Amino acid sequence: MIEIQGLTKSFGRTRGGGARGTQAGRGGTVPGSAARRGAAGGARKAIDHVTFTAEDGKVTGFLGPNGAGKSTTMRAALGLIRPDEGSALIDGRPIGRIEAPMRVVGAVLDAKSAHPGRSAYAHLRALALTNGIGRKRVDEIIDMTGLAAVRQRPAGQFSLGMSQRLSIAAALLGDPHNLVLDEPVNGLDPEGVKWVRELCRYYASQGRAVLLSSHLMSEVALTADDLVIIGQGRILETTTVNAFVAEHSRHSIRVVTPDPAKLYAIFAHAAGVSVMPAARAAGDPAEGQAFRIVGADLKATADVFARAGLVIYQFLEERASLEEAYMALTHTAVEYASTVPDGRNVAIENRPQGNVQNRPQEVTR
Ligand SMILES: Nc1ncnc2c1ncn2[C@@H]1O[C@H](COP(=O)(O)OP(=O)(O)OP(=O)(O)O)[C@@H](O)[C@H]1O
Repeated sequence: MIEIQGLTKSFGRTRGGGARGTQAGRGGTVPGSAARRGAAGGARKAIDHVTFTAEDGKVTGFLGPNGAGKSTTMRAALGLIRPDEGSALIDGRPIGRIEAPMRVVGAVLDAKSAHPGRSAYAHLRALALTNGIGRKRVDEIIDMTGLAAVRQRPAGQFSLGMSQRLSIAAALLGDPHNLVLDEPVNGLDPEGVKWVRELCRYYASQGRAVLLSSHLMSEVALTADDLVIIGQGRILETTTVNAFVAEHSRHSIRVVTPDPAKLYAIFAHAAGVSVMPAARAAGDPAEGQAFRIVGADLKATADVFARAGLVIYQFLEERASLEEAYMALTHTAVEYASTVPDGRNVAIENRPQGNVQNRPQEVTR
């Protein structure tokens, strides 16, 4: 079990004026750090009182946009950076007080962590030797992670996907009770992604705790039981995947009609039902205007249209995708906004404002 309690960490200028934190594994200046600083130019919190538990027997999806604070939380929990406040316990103990850490927690934090001149086998063998793990386990792990064909090749010649497998191999080496995986599917091919998914499920089924970070809701929804969503260093929601799906899979009805006045009149006094204009979509009928109806039953709506004699050119049931619901939750907490070639701001414009049901153009069909 991984218990994270009030972890807070600022990078940049400290009270004493000196630089704090480490750039290890990041290769220099972190682009978003300036944007997260206060107006006075002082340190901003990369994570701010982050609290949650990754339970035994479960995969906990740790979800957030780029720069949200996932890696910082994981690194602080693993004792790789010192938090300003808060603590983390792994199986009831801080990492510094665990005698054989590789047997308690395995971590994938950086795909390119192996020495580039060292072969996959030599890398794993060195880790095993320093942690009292036998040669047999190294061979086992090499087979399990699909590295057998490249075991003697220097890690520096590995593709991102193979490097990711090597990181996963190192994490599994000590057969740990807890796994901390920071975006482990980055660079993996579909077969590799499926393998990581099954690995997480297998570890959880054995009563172990798996903390899995991702910025993709679709990935987490397929793998995780519990869900922790972070944005700009703060926990936005702690829930379960099932609860999130149930909450965000409410349907709406998309209608194209030449008679908007009659459509509005039909629902004028219907409590809990809202009718909103919707953006036209590719494939819409040439005539008529598009609307989205939220809060109405599909069959009852069809009946009422028939009785009222409303002409409709299109009648579709739609459901918001989980990814959209997640973006609706985190859209104000996006650290790195991107643009498309015509200059529109993707991170803002593609995200629903508030309830995903009220943003017709963002609901999938
Ligand atoms: N060593 C560091 N020095 C300065 N700022 C840092 C450092 N590490 C992280 N940050 C900043 O802290 C914030 C959180 O970063 P973090 O890497 O934890 O986010 P993340 O959710 O893991 O993002 P990503 O999905 O892009 O990996 C960001 O604003 C980042 O720029």
